[in-house]
Order: sequence, then C-alpha cells, then structure tokens
Amino acid sequence: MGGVPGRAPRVVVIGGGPGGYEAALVASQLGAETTVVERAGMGGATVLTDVVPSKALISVAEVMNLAAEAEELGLRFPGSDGNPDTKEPISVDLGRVNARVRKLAEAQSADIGRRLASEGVRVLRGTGRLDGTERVAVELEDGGSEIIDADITLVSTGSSPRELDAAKPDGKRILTWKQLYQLDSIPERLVVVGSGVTGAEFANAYDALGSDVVLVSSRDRVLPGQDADAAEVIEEVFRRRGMELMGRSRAMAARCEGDGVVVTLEDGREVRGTHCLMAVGSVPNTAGIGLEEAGVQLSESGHIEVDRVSRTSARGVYAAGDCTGVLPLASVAAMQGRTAMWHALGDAVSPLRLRKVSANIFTAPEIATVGWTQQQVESGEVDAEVLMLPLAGNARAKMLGIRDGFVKLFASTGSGRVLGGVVCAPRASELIFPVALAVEHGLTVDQVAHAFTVYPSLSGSVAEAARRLHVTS
Ligand SMILES: Cc1cc2nc3c(=O)[nH]c(=O)nc-3n(C[C@H](O)[C@H](O)[C@H](O)COP(=O)(O)OP(=O)(O)OC[C@H]3O[C@@H](n4cnc5c(N)ncnc54)[C@H](O)[C@@H]3O)c2cc1C
Ligand SMILES: NC(=O)c1ccc[n+]([C@@H]2O[C@H](COP(=O)([O-])OP(=O)(O)OC[C@H]3O[C@@H](n4cnc5c(N)ncnc54)[C@H](O)[C@@H]3O)[C@@H](O)[C@H]2O)c1
Repeated sequence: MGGVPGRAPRVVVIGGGPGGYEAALVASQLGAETTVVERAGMGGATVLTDVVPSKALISVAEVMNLAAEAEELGLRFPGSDGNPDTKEPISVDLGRVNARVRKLAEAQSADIGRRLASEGVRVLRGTGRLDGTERVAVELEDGGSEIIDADITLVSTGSSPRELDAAKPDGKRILTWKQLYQLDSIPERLVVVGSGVTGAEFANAYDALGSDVVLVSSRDRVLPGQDADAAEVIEEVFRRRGMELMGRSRAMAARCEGDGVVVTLEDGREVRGTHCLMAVGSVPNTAGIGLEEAGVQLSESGHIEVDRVSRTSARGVYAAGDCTGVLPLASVAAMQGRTAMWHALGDAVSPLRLRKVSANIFTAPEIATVGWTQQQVESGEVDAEVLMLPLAGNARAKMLGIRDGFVKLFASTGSGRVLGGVVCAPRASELIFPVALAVEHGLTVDQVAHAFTVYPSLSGSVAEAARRLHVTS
C-alpha cells in the first residue's frame, strides 16, 4: 500500500509527540516522503509538559525523600538535631529546580527535532487538520497556510487536561499539571484534586519537596484501578508522611480568595490551600480537526476509534497515542505510531499487544506492573496462582532502610508460566524488567527461579517469589 507506483508514498503526521515522531522515523526509514505538523514543539506534550518535566521534578523529590529518611541510617544533616536556629536540613529552590526542568525538556525536544531532520523528515510548525482523507491543511505558526497531499495520514494529536467549569485554572494558584513548572517557590499548602496516577505522582513529589499536601479524591482510595495492595502501601506511606487524604470527596469548584484557594466539595465542605492542582483526567485533542468530515469514527468520549494496527474507519487515515484512548502511555503511543507505518507502508507488522506493556507510577515507593492483574485473576478471567512477598524480609532492603513494598507474581495454574507481576519498591521501574522478560517470553516460575541473582539484591525477591510458586508434579 502507500501511494502511486513510481514515486515515494507521502506520509503526513499531525502531532509531534511519541505517537507522531516515532511514526515519522519509521516512515522515513521505509522510504516515504514524510512531513510532521506540530503546533507546539517536537516531542509533544510528552517531552515539553508531561512525562519529561514531571519525571525530572520527581527525581529531585526522590533526593529529598532519601534525605528525609537518611537519619534512620544514622546520618546527620545541619538542622536535623532540633536546633531552632537551623530550620530545614535541606531546602528546595523551586525556581532553580523548575528552570533546570524546563531546560532539560527543551533540550530533549531539540534533540528529537535534530534527529528527525537528519532522517530527512520535514517538520512544519503549525496547526494541522484533515481536508478529506488525502490532504492535510496547515495553518502555519508564522502566518499563511499550506495544503499537503497525503497518501497516508497519521493523527497523533494527544490530549489536554480536563477542566471543570467552576474550577478554571488561572496558571497562578489554580493550576493544571502543565503550569506547575512556572512556580518559583514551593506552595505552602497544595490541594491536589484527583488521585489517579497524575494526582498521586504530584502529591508525592510536592510532599517530598516541602509542601503540606491535601489529596482530594472522588473515589474511596488513591490510585483507583491500580493494584489494590500497592495502592494500600502508597496510602499508608502518604499518611505516615503527614499528607491529608480525603477519599469520597468530589471537588465541584475552586476559587481564588485572598492569598489562597478554596476548593468546594460536592457535600459543601471547603478545603483551603495556597495552591490547587487539578488532576481530574484528560480530554482528547480531536475536536475541530476535520475527523468526522473525513469519515473518522470517534467514541462517545471523543477518542478516535482504531484497530490493533492503528487504522481508523477512514481509508488511509491512521491514529496513535492519547487521542485514541487505547492506553495513555508514551511507550504505547510510540508503538501505535510505528505499527501504523509498518502496516501502511507494507512492512512486517504484528497487532498491538497491550498485555505485555510495562508501566510505572513514579511515587515513593514506585509501582511497576506488567501482564495480567490481580483483579483479572480474582474475576476468573485467567486461572493463576498469586504470590506476594513483602520486601521487609529482603536483606538488601533492610540495609537500605526500605520498610514498604513487595514483589508479586502471577503464574499460570498448572504450567507455572509467569503471566504478570507487580513490584512496589524504590526504582520498581527497573526491577520490573525480569518480570517483563518472563511475561514476554513465556518463562515458567522455575526458569526465573533458576537464574542467579546477586546477593544481596532487591531482585533476589523476584527470584524468591518465583521459587515459592514452584509447581510440584
Ligand atoms: C503528568 C503526566 C505524566 C505522565 N508520565 C508518564 C510516564 O512517566 N510514562 C508514560 O509512559 N506516560 C506518561 N504519561 C502519559 C503520556 O504523557 C502520554 O501517554 C503521551 O504523552 C501520549 O503521547 P502522544 O504522542 O499521543 O501525544 P502528545 O505527546 O501529547 O503529543 C501530541 C502533540 O500534538 C500536537 N497537536 C495537537 N493538535 C494538533 C494539531 N491540530 N496540529 C498540530 N499539532 C497538534 C500537540 O501540540 C502535541 O505536541 C504522563 C501523562 C501525564 C499527564
Ligand atoms: N507514570 C506514568 O506512566 C503516568 C503518569 C501520569 C499519567 N499517566 C497516564 O495518564 C492516564 C491518566 O491519568 P490521570 O491521573 O491524569 O487521569 P485519571 O482519569 O486516571 O484520574 C483522574 C482521577 O480524578 C478523579 N476525579 C475526577 N473528577 C474529580 C473531582 N471533581 N474531584 C475529585 N476527584 C476527581 C477520578 O476519579 C480519577 O481517579 C493514566 O492512566 C496513565 O496511563 C501515566
């Protein structure tokens, strides 16, 4: 597929996040004449306002958490002796932290731009929309417009923070996660509305950086939808650190009052803070870009409907990333984008398999997951044995002063194949990899258990969990 014999197929990508730029790299590699239309900056929201800056900020919070726990290991910092003349043992200059975070994000964006240019991809700065299925109309950033012919179009326009009508962000005190990097001092009291992954990550980070944090959640616990044991650990740790958790508390409005904000809950209660972060989910960027007119089917929530090779309902039009709502992760967006191009340009392709996606929540401790979940085991969707091993018994964890967290494995009943796992630990994002390898390659618990691990090591708990799941014949 892909164009007319005798000339290179023309691929136009709208949106330069991982869904878009990874697709463009594949398209160019496969010989297509490739254009990316991006209105903000290469790397998309992922690089400029979401993943990269949040994880860079969280890296700083991690250091603060280590410092806060260092006393337990026998270390002393200036001020940790209760002397009233020296206040905080370590303090955060948020202006400097945020300047570094913004610079890092911009540098990453520039790197991606250079890589695309070196691969011969044309980048147009402007806003794109479908003009039917074979043309993309672009309003250029510096004025003017351009129509580009396309044999294949990929829509990867991402999503934006959901806003409540009565809690409109002002960028100063009522903030979306994209506006946090303009702050130059730590919010004294931060009300975080929404306890999904975004809310939990920022509540954790600002608590570590020195804010008093109130986490307002419409659901009965933090991280609804995630592994319940891991969510319980996070709740316990948040409480122990002094965070105020308000469950079953739906926020209806937020307003600025004097030097602070007032968040009004559904039952009339009011929560006061100096700042408020709205983390109540996202809406896809799919309105007004010619999708319905081109015959692209949208779901009720406005997401683009795609199949497992990223095709939409309109011929020649593909979609990838958060605008599809398949699984809002940067890694998934990138894979959807690549898959679209492999399919459209006739390369070898296999349909997207979400079961094997590793994901991580960057709280302290982190929560990493892969494969089937406990919820699916409990509902009978899959027949599996579950084994959860607290880290408190691990020698390395004791040395490091790690009290919280666990390793959990799911193994197929009978065959003992590893079907999934959860690691709740510092740097769980790294520790999940052996479990991901086992899931990807269908290894049995015995195969995992027979590999040597370093003694002492946290990964020893992964092998130990596998060992305890041994199937006796
Ligand atoms: C705070 C936060 C932290 C996150 N952390 C992680 C994480 O640690 N790991 C992870 O895997 N995922 C994380 N995610 C999820 C991840 O950010 C998304 O899944 C990912 O950004 C999706 O990439 P994308 O390519 O679909 O969209 P984006 O990266 O949003 O890119 C879309 C681009 O399209 C552009 N665009 C939109 N409309 C048009 C138009 N009409 N014309 C031209 N350009 C247009 C936008 O400017 C944007 O640059 C996080 C999300 C949030 C909110
Ligand atoms: N580390 C990561 O990989 C990472 C980080 C952040 C986001 N993400 C991705 O983004 C997705 C979306 O996460 P999210 O947290 O931004 O959105 P979400 O929709 O998962 O969570 C929003 C939460 O806000 C709550 N809520 C909604 N309205 C409310 C109100 N009025 N008052 C109080 N609570 C309210 C909802 O019940 C929900 O729990 C995640 O599933 C994940 O895929 C990933």
